[in-house]
Amino acid sequence: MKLLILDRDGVINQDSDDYIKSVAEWLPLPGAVEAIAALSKAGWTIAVATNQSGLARGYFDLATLEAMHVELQRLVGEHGGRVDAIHYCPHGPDDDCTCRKPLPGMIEAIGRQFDADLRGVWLVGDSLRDLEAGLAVGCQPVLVKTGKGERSLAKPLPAGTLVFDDLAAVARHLLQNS
Ligand SMILES: O=P(O)(O)OC[C@@H](O)[C@H]1O[C@@H](OP(=O)(O)O)[C@@H](O)[C@@H](O)[C@@H]1O
Ligand SMILES: [Mg+2]
Ligand SMILES: [Zn+2]
Repeated sequence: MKLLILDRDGVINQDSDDYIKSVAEWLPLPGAVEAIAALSKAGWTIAVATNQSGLARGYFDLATLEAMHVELQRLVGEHGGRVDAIHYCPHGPDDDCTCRKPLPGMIEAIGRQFDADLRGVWLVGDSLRDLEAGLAVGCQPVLVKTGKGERSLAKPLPAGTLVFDDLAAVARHLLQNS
């Protein structure tokens, strides 16, 4: 199965140190929607795994988060593709959950949802915690330089991490090599 797991903020859309708190603040990164659609049309299953502690922090509500994801699906749909699953962790750092990255709970849930072997599945993120969540279940860590990616690059990366400029570059590579 061609499964690709994506972080959201900083990979699909712009991120902000002030969180993405509204649909108006949810702005796709250049080429990201087109990249997801192209992969989807080429038979890739696209799953998103995103920490959304802004919910627990009271910065936005569930309806707003879901509206962002409706917008994502609408845009990808306009380009003929779809996002097959969006998993989010609604908890805060002190909630002791099992789904907040770097814990692998969301990634494992995606594996169960698609009955997929997660070993070697590319997990694309902009933060080390994204890569660590994937590594915990054998995914291939992939860092993009968008969002917090440049900051992440300034720290030691997990061995074997692949680095790309952005999601569009990841898609070009996958479409040319699979
Ligand atoms: O990159 P993903 O997982 O899609 O989403 C990250 C966001 O939930 C927010 O995560 C926060 O981290 P804390 O949750 O406060 O540690 C901060 O990094 C924010 O800048 C960021 O917008
Ligand atoms: Mg991110
Ligand atoms: Zn959680």
